[in-house]
Amino acid sequence: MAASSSRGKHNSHSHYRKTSSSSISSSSSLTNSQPLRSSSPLTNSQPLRPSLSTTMSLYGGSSNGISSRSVITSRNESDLGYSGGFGNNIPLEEELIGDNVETSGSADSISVTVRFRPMNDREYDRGDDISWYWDGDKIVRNEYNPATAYAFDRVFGDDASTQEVYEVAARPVIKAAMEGVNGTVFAYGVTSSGKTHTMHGDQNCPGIIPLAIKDVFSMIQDTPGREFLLRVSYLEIYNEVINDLLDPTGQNLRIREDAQGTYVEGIKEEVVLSPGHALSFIAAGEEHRHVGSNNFNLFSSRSHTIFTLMVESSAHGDEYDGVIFSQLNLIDLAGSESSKTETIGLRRKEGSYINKSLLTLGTVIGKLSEGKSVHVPYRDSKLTRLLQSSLSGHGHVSLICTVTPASSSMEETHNTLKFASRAKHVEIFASRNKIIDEKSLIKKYQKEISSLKQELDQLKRGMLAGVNQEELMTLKQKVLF
Ligand SMILES: Nc1ncnc2c1ncn2[C@@H]1O[C@H](COP(=O)(O)OP(=O)(O)OP(=O)(O)O)[C@@H](O)[C@H]1O
Repeated sequence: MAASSSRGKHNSHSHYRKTSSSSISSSSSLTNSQPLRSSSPLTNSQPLRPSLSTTMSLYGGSSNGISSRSVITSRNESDLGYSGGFGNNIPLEEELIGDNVETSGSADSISVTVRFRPMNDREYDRGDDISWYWDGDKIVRNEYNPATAYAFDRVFGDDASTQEVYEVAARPVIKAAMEGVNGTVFAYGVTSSGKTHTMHGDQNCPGIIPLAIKDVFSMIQDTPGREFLLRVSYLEIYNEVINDLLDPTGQNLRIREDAQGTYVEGIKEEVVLSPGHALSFIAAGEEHRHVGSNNFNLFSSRSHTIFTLMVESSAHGDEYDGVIFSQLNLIDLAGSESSKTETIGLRRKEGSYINKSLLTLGTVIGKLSEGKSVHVPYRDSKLTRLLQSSLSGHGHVSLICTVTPASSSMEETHNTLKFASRAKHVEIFASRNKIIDEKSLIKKYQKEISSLKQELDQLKRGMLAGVNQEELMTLKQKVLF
């Protein structure tokens, strides 16, 4: 299961509250009028159980004046078939009652893409040349030594739009997450290489996070007969301290571990009802994120951020057959800093924390790429501890490495490419999370019983027909003799 922010506290300090119904769907089929209750399958202290059901209480919350019955129902006719670009097989389904069981799916690898940014004024001014270039859409090659080349799932030149990057590097993960498979998309690269531009973007050029949010809601609209519950959380890891970006009082939060993996204790989770609603939480969170300038980037991220979207869904009415759920982590890492970054004081301290955690991430990826039997030092940094479940293979992982072609960063870019190359060798096993509760199990058995009955009837009819045939033959023979 993907890590990070599950099993946290919801957007209200009280878990029990009444809300008014405000589904975004035109065809919500909610009938539950009881007090709403938090019953996430990811809730720490309770046995795993679905929180989405037409017969169960539903959790709802309100924030920013938006009161919610938090289920979103699709309205169009289309199929929910998996067609993501990750992996060759449809993930296996987990069947469980009241507890989480993990089943292995097919082995797959981390999807690794590289995105070049254009050279900036600073690089031009100092007379930089191109040191790395994209050779076609899969290879990055060194200008000075063309034999030094790396191949990836996809390489984007500096003219590629974030939308194009999204379609290849993120959309399949998001689509799978909507179907119950955990996913993680993260941007990795040195300072000022374009991570925040890729993950967040801006008003004119939205990044992967806003594009994903938009897509999630349009996928819901295109999924007939299912109800969705979406929750978000947003945290940063700053100087090895976890802060809740949606709740300024949530500082220095602790990582806990249970059978389902690691989670952040007490993280706030907000129910979201529309793309704008979700984006408003990100905007609010960004206000609290640690940003500072270094001599490469005026708005350098001084922390790693993890935006998590928790998705639960179930078919409504007679089609109900349990709840599928997943966690989607969208991560904007702080950039590693070389000695060239010339930081002092606080910036230097931040830089050393950033470098240390990225080094651990590199070590973890390196160990994972070596095979399964080696010790993997997840515990050496908060980042790797939180990413443990994702990196150890429970869900799709897409790594977007951002680089500059500039010669002044040749070595740093080379390090990024080596990291990306190692990541390509990490195997993952993505499987679908599904809770089959008693109700859906009874339905399943009822269906099986009724089809058995039909078979029996057919058999009986066949036998009777057989008997009649025999009788007929006997009669015929009697008549003939
Ligand atoms: N693909 C791109 N196309 C155009 N401009 C880009 C691209 N990538 C990055 N930039 C610009 O480069 C600058 C630095 O990018 P960004 O802040 O995303 O870097 P970063 O990797 O997040 O840095 P840090 O690790 O310091 O936070 C920004 O002004 C951004 O708009």
